[in-house]
Amino acid sequence: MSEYRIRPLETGEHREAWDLFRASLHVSPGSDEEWDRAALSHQQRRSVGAFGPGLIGTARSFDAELLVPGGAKVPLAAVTGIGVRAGWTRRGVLTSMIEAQLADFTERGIVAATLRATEGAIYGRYGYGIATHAQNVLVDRHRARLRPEVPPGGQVHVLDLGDAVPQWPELYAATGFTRPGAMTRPPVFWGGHESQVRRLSPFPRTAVHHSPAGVDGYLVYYVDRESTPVKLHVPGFHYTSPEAFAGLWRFLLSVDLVDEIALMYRPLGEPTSLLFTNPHTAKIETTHDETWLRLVDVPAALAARTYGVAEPVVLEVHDRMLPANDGRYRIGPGGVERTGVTADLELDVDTLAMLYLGEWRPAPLALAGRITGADEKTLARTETLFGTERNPWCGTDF
Ligand SMILES: CC(=O)SCCNC(=O)CCNC(=O)[C@H](O)C(C)(C)COP(=O)(O)OP(=O)(O)OC[C@H]1O[C@@H](n2cnc3c(N)ncnc32)[C@H](O)[C@@H]1OP(=O)(O)O
Repeated sequence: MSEYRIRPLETGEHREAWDLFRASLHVSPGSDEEWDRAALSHQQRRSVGAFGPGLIGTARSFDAELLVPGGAKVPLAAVTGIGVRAGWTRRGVLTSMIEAQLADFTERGIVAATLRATEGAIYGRYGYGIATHAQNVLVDRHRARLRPEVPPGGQVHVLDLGDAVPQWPELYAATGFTRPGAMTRPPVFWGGHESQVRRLSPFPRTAVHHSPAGVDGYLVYYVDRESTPVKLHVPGFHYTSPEAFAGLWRFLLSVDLVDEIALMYRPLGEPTSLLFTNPHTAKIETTHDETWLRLVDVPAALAARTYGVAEPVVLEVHDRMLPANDGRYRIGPGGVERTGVTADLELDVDTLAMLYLGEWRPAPLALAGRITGADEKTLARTETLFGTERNPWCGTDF
């Protein structure tokens, strides 16, 4: 018999689970005030606990939707808060909790699950693959000169936290849910988000960009006066037009008493350096994985997105944990169907997740041995089918 058992947590058990998660990250238990805010980010019936007999592990999620190539939305589980008590690690507790989560997601019709990984070696075995990347970018404010063709931008209004918080959901819905890989932010997200922003700074502000047609961008920023050089940090930045991108950059460059502007988790391909007369003004400091994706219902996920125009390919998908996904799928511009014909290429479900939003091209995946059986022409066709115009990006830190 197993030395622990897994079950859903009751609402009254969430705080203990939250403290366990913090302890697994070497953070002390939270105060009552912190918990009051963190409690808002716990959706009921979405946490699991491992008991052996006390609580020894936890994982939770909240319900959202994922924007897939072509513009459709699919039910998404945003997975977070995973921790196993010291002394109980490497005994299969996480594996059992993930199995319980995947069974629950399948039962509830969740099409995909997403998470941000603290360690890169853990989640591939459960069918999660790196589906989006992000970059941290640093701009030298004193060298920054905008090129003449950069649009003038519109009006920018600055809000303090108290005024911004009630407006964030509407601002994000209007400007942030744009690229493949983006996710909706349900009410349960915002409670946790406010705590996260408060932890970053006692005085975060929100700059909102207005064009004649209305709000088309916003960013959250704070200045760390204690740092040398003085840094203005931008943990969130969303826009829907070149005017808003430029207008918000003009605003950032106008903030006084700042030496450097540090942007976190920006999408790959965002042309920040091209705004400046000297592109070296903006340095990419790191490029890292942003979100990992697990296709829980492969047929539904494949059917939800659109494909480029190329001869169809037949993919053979292997899924060790959810065998209902195993099989061959014929994918073409007209859609997807299960088939019994010989496959053009084979891949595991984590690799399919890497292709799914358009982040990875098939040829490098084949080079690394993650796709097998395909010749160059098949890889090129697969690239045309799965490719997206812009790099996918989530842009939501949960
Ligand atoms: C989405 C998020 O919430 S990210 C936050 C994740 N949480 C943390 O990082 C907190 C600190 N770490 C922990 O609490 C735990 O070590 C966890 C949750 C990462 C892993 O829990 P465990 O119960 O030890 O995992 P479990 O025993 O099921 O291991 C499963 C497999 O993953 C491997 N694994 C687990 N953790 C790690 C790691 N940190 N690095 C490399 N491999 C790992 C195990 O070796 C095992 O491999 P095997 O199946 O080949 O033997």
